[in-house]
This record gives sequence, C-alpha cells and structure tokens, in this order.
Amino acid sequence: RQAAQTRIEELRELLNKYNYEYYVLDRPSVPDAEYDRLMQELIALEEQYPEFKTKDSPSQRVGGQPLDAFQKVEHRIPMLSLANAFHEGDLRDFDRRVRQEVGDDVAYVCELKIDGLAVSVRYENGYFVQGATRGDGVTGEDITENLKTIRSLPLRLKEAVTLEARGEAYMPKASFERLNEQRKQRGEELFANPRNAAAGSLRQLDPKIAASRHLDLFVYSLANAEELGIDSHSAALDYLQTLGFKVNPERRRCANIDEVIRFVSEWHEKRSQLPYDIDGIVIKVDSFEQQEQLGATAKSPRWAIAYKFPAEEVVTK
Ligand SMILES: Cc1c[n+]2nc(N)[nH]c2nc1OC(C)C
Repeated sequence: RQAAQTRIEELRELLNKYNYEYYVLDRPSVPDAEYDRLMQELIALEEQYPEFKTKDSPSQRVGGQPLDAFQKVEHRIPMLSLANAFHEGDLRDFDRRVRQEVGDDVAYVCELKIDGLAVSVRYENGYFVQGATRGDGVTGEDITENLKTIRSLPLRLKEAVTLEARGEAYMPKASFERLNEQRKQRGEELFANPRNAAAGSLRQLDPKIAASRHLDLFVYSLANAEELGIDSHSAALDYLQTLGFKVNPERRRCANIDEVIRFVSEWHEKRSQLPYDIDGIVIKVDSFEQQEQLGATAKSPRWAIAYKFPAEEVVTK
C-alpha cells in the first residue's frame, strides 16, 4: 500500500513534467507511447487507491464525469474588454491621449491577439482551483473541468502562490482542420472557424468531449499582479512564464508608438504563418503605475487598445 502511494507520487511528478515539456515548451523528452503507458498505470493505481488521488493529478486531463449544468462564477476582478483601433491614426491618437495623461516617458507591450475565448483561471497555494468564461465581464460560467483538459494549463504552479490569471483558450489551426474533416466524414455540421470551434468545445458539459478537441491556452494577464508586488505588465508576463504558464513568445516591449506600428504591420504580414488565428494586436501601457493613472471606463481600460486586422476574405474550400 505504501509502495502504491510512492509509485502514484512518482508517476504524478513524472507525467506533469512530461506534459509541461510537450505542451508548454514544445520539447518532449519521451515518446507519446511512454507517456500513455505511464498515464494508464497512474489511472489504474488511482482507481485501486482513490485516497492517493490529488488535485494536480494528471489523470484529470482526460476529463471527468459530465456536468448537468455550468455554475455561475462572479469575477472578483472584472474582465474588461478592449477598445478597438482600425487605422494607424487611431494608434497615434491613443498614444497622444496616453502621453497627455502620464507624460512622454511611457513604454508599451505589444501582444498577438489570439482569436479564441477569454477565460479566467484561479490558483490557491499553487493549485488550479477554478476556471471561468468571461461572460458579461462580471459573471461567467464555471468551466473548471473543461479547462483541466487543456494540457498547457498547469494543474500546479512552480511556486505555491495564490493568483488569478486571464488568457485566451483557442483551437490551433491544425486541430480545427482535423476536427472539421472528422465532422465532414460523419456528415455533421462544420465549425465556421477555430474560434467558434473552441467556444463550442468549452461549452460542452462532458469534459471528455472538451479533452478530445485539443484546445490550447495562452495567458496574457496577471489580475492580482500588484498584490504580488509586480510593477509592470512585461514583468507579470515573465513571472507567469516562470510559474509554468504558456505565455505567447511573440510579445515585444516598445519604447514608442512608431515601434508599436512597426510591430503591428510586421504581424499583419506574417500572421498566416502562425499555427493559430490572431485577429489583431493588443497594445498595453507597460507600467502598472501609469495604468493606474489612466484608469478604465465601465467597459474598457484606457491603458490598452486592440488594433484589429481587417477580416481576411474567407476562402471556402
Ligand atoms: C481582453 C484582452 C485580450 N487580450 N489578448 C491579449 N494578448 N492581451 C489581452 N488583454 C485583454 O484585456 C486586458 C485588459 C487584460
């Protein structure tokens, strides 16, 4: 019995490590067959000794029992939406307003705007405890069980810290193509785009269906950064990455709006090369002190803006 507990702990650490290498670092150190074999061993041992199952057990990745309904979740910190910019002039207007308020010594962080579903994830003492959709920004739906099936979402952080992060759950283009191919074979209705497919997958009450959809997640904001003594958005993203989250690597800190505009046009060209859809670029004032000074309207922060790319002509095959 003691041997079983030790083996379960060993398998849990090993599988969480392999999972992190494969889905977050994209650098697997063991073949899939080895991962699957160890996972089967863990699931069998946990069935025999359920008392040794823990909250961060990787056996949860396959999805638990179907829910009857989603519970409601109140976001302690509201999930704001972003004001949009459509032209370079809109970005220069944004920059002018920012500098009028906080002065010329301002830096921006540019991030790819992933075309997925905004979610919030909460951790207590390093353990994933709850995840929710954005909903209306104040009240969302509890999709914790579905989010546990997203392999790049850590079930336990590298530090025992209590935090709330926001991110975008999305379906990579390859998963989208494969899913629609399957649905076509079965004569089922196709998803129009990866964003709808991701939303449809996270709205499933049966986590095993969500697990089968190969969703992914980039986190893009640390909601309680200031409680944790972090003073800039770029530092918050680096911290989230060291904790084990998947943070989009194509982010850039820009010293002025000209560098921002260069980043925006660079990615307008290159976005078709990405393995996931983006619908624009998000630009944020980096310093939290300056974000504080700028504040937010009821809906959106004044310290951020989303530059939206013109919708691509849909090439229907
Ligand atoms: C709605 C949203 C969406 N996105 N996407 C990125 N990359 N950053 C980001 N920030 C957002 O909101 C901030 C106000 C945290």
